[in-house]
Amino acid sequence: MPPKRKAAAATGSRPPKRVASGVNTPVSMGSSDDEYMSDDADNDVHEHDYDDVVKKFQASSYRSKDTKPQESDQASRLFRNDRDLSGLELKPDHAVRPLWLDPEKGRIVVETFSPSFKQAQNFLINIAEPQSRTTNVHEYTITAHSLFAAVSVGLTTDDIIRQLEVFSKTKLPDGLKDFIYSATQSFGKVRLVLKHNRYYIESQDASVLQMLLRDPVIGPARIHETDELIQEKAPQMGGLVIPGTKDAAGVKQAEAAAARKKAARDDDDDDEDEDDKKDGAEQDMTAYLRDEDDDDDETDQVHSFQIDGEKIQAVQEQCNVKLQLPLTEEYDFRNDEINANLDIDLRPMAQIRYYQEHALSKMFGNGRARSGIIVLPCGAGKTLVGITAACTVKKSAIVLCTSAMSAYQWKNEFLKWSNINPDDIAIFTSGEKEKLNQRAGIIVCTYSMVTQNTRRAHDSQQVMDFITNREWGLMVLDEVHVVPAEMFRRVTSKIKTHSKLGLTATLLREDDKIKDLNFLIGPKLYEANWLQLSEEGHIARVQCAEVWCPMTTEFYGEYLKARTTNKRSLLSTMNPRKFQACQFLINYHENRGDKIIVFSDNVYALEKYAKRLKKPYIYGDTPQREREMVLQNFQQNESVKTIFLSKIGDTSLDLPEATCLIQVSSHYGSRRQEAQRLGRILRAKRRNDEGFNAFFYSLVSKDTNEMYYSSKRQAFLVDQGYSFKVITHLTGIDEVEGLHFRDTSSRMELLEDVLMAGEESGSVENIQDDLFSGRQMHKGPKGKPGVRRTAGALSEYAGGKDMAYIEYNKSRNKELKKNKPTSKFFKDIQRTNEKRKAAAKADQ
Ligand SMILES: Nc1ncnc2c1ncn2[C@@H]1O[C@H](COP(=O)(O)OP(=O)(O)OP(=O)(O)O)[C@@H](O)[C@H]1O
Repeated sequence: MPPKRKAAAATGSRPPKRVASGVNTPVSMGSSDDEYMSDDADNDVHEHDYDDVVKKFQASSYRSKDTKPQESDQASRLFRNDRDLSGLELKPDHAVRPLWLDPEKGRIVVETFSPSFKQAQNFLINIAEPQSRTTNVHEYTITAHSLFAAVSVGLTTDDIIRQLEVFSKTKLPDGLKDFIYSATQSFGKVRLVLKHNRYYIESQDASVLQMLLRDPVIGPARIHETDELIQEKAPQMGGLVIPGTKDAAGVKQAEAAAARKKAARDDDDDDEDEDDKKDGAEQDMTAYLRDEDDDDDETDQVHSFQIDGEKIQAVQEQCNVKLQLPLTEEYDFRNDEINANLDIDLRPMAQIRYYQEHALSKMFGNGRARSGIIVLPCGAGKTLVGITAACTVKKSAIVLCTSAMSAYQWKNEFLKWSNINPDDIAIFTSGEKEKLNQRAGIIVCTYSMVTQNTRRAHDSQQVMDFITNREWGLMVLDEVHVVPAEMFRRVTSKIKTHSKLGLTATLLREDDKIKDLNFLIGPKLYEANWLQLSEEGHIARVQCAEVWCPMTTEFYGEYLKARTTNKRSLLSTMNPRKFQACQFLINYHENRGDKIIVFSDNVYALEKYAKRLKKPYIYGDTPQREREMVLQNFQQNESVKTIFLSKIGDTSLDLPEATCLIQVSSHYGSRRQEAQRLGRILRAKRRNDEGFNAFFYSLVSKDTNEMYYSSKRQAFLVDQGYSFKVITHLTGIDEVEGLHFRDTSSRMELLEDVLMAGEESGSVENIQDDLFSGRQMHKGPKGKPGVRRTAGALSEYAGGKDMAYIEYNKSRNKELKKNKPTSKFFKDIQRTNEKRKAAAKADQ
């Protein structure tokens, strides 16, 4: 084993020379404040060797050696003298460069209004973790993880440093350079490649392979055809066409049109006329970046040696754990002659969007299938990305989902978007055990079904044997952020697959094992920007509001006396004022033509609300046929405008008719759940109607724990650029016809009911075959600032703020024009809308 070297950034030494003469230990830079660390710590996942490697990564944010210890109070660090960065020397042409680099923390702040913002963003998404992406400013952090991902998709150390230098307003700090050198020399250098059905260890750097061959475990695993390393041309995309991209011109035009609307961001460097107008510095940068692109086409050499397929696990373990040199995995599927081809292609009408294409090109960039994770906002089309990947690889594929409902949806989407023969796709869940007879096919199953440890029924065991006894070309892992790491380990050790594609919307995990994903699946390949997709119309624009509902005196009295969390939670969910707010909002939105989903994690509340309001509802125990019937009616029947869903509807449910979402009870402080619920309306069919907005309401009982959890839940969405308004009074609520719980006796009756309900009535639903069940509450990330709310001074909301809507739908606008909005919230929306319309007109 080569001698360990301290991280250069920690020692302050000069950057090491780029000629790798061995393997460096990964950088470990003190405790991490990684915002993507999970909220929950509820999965008992221990004991695995990977943890050692993961620990190295966990502390992987860059920290300068000069970083001073934190002050004991929260505010003084903001005023410390050494936080005054005004001494940093700006480059003379800093105005055209978009990046501010924090020399202490590896944080990067990007100006979205900069002319070269787009290129900077494309670059940063490869090398850094996005932390917050609001309208004018984005924030990223460089970590060893993000650099691992960068190197895995083909960027070199020099590429990273050179491009950072180009985009930065100041000179690149030496400490940061050292950190990049150290991290990139340790990770992402060696690949495990399956080609022509043989396994190879491959690297651009021959000396790393020589070092591996001297290792007592890896050396003997080599198949000795020759003592020399195999040397060949680096793999290229070479003729591989990702389906759905051939005729992507229309999509690109739409993208370009949307981009034009954003005056501050629409500088397109490909536009020659524009180049003429740019000053010298900007032209230099553009020319430089073009040269960089051209360089990408140069063909490099790779070196490799073959290893024994039987010894793969030992080699992987040795590389990942002992040598801390994680292997990234690539599958040369075009040369796989052993596994049967699957007859599958995208239907001609399927055209993938530009960001789906970007994501897939990271996966298939060198003509092979690179294992890794793709992060797209909820509703942005992860399913189609997975399907397109399967259509590209054209080998047997296995899709793992978090619930049976989602498995059905995946199967239906495969049938909708691809020409797969319905006999070649099967479902394997607790309720459905379809078999595949063909040599190649697709199986969609739940994580719980394949990882179950208990004795299986005969039919279930048969399917399981079928799954474990064959090789799969592709494994699609849906919602990777919620699956416990231990489950992944079981999945990946049981099922033999050549490539893995993880899909997720948030990268917020339920445990602290987000870092495991790098090793169990692969690096993050792509992460899209929510706000940008929303501005471009790929996902809906949403107005988010938190509605504060005062507790009635009698409920609050019992709330204060309640001894258990479950009881308190039930009392705050069943608060009659919250019920009334829900009734009011349903009435209001039904009248304006919206289709509404009301979410409640608590089944007791779900039934009470839905039955009293005479609305259909679905929860875990609702039979499949009934679920389908309710969902079908919601989509097709004009008279079914509102449905109630338990948390089974949090993910995957594709109901593009839904335009309004009301949340009455939620899962503590789960940022992940909040984002996924929002996802139900981001896909709204009407999203491109002129001035359309979807609405997301969180009903919160005032002065209860719900308020605390609500702000925690919003943190992720706020970082994606969403703002939550607070509504303290719903004007007109008292005039609602048939308003429930108006009189004390009905409220007392409800209270009695709630008090009589068993303790378990206050708990969240537990669903069979669903991974979201049985979790505990979220804890906020350490040191994370509270959620920003855009509410003005409290006085503004302390009464008199009413609620009136501006209608965005064209036909309804006329009716509502008579009713001018009076609240600041809706006035703001109206103003923004008018601006948008004016901009659109100006564009035409
Ligand atoms: N390229 C495309 N062209 C047309 N429609 C698309 C495209 N990509 C996705 N869609 C549609 O967008 C909607 C959302 O897609 P999908 O269900 O895959 O989202 P998702 O990213 O998986 O969301 P979630 O995380 O909420 O499950 C679907 O109705 C899907 O058909």
